[in-house]
Amino acid sequence: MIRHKRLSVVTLPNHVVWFARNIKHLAQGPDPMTQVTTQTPAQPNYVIDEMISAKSIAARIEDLAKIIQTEFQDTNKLIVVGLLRGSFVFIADLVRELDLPVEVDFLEASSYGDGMESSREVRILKDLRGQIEGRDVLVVEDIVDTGHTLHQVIDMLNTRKPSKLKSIALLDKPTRREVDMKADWTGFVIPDEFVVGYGIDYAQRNRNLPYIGKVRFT
Ligand SMILES: O=P(O)(O)OC[C@H]1O[C@H](OP(=O)(O)OP(=O)(O)O)[C@H](O)[C@@H]1O
Ligand code: HPA
Repeated sequence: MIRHKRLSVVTLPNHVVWFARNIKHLAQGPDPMTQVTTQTPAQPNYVIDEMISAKSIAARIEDLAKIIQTEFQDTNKLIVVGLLRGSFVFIADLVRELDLPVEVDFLEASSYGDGMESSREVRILKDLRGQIEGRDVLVVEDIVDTGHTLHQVIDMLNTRKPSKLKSIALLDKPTRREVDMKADWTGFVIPDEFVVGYGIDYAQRNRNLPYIGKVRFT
């Protein structure tokens, strides 16, 4: 009779396995090519004063949705394009008020980084997933300030020959405009205040506020 040798499996604790796998990297120190700076510059102290309540936003979105529905009543599909990241709350509420066949897509454009000043150079960080040639398209923006972002995005999307291209912005700060740009529909015209909330950030914070507030330094 052949006797098979029994294999015995030794289970090492997880931290020992991790240490064994990473010992080479630990000895070498961090790889300079993949090092990420996690330090953020200190933010001055500020408070947020409510400017537009969640209730007012919801009521205005209901009105805007009716206007959009009329404009696109004959569409076989409306491609609703949200400009990330600021429009993610607005687009979520807006599309749920639209009684139309819709497809949702996103484009990530950035020009402010973590500051309060536009770089005036709009970088496309993520393009649309779908094609828009010959389609009905609605671009959804959270705020039009200098106008550079919406202006450059609309120019770029027009080169793709949509059948109809319209834009909507929740907020508009016309006194700050640097280029001739206006969304086809606007939720609220606001004064020259740096605002946050309802998707809009200051240094990536406050996007989760349910209302629009203005930043006041203390
Ligand atoms: O009219 P403008 O002066 O161009 O400013 C408007 C843009 O600025 C903000 O985007 P940001 O670059 O901060 O990126 P975010 O959406 O990821 O916050 C905002 O969300 C608008 O897209
Ligand atoms: O008022 C603002 N707040 C946040 N981000 C912005 N980007 C343009 N204007 C603003």
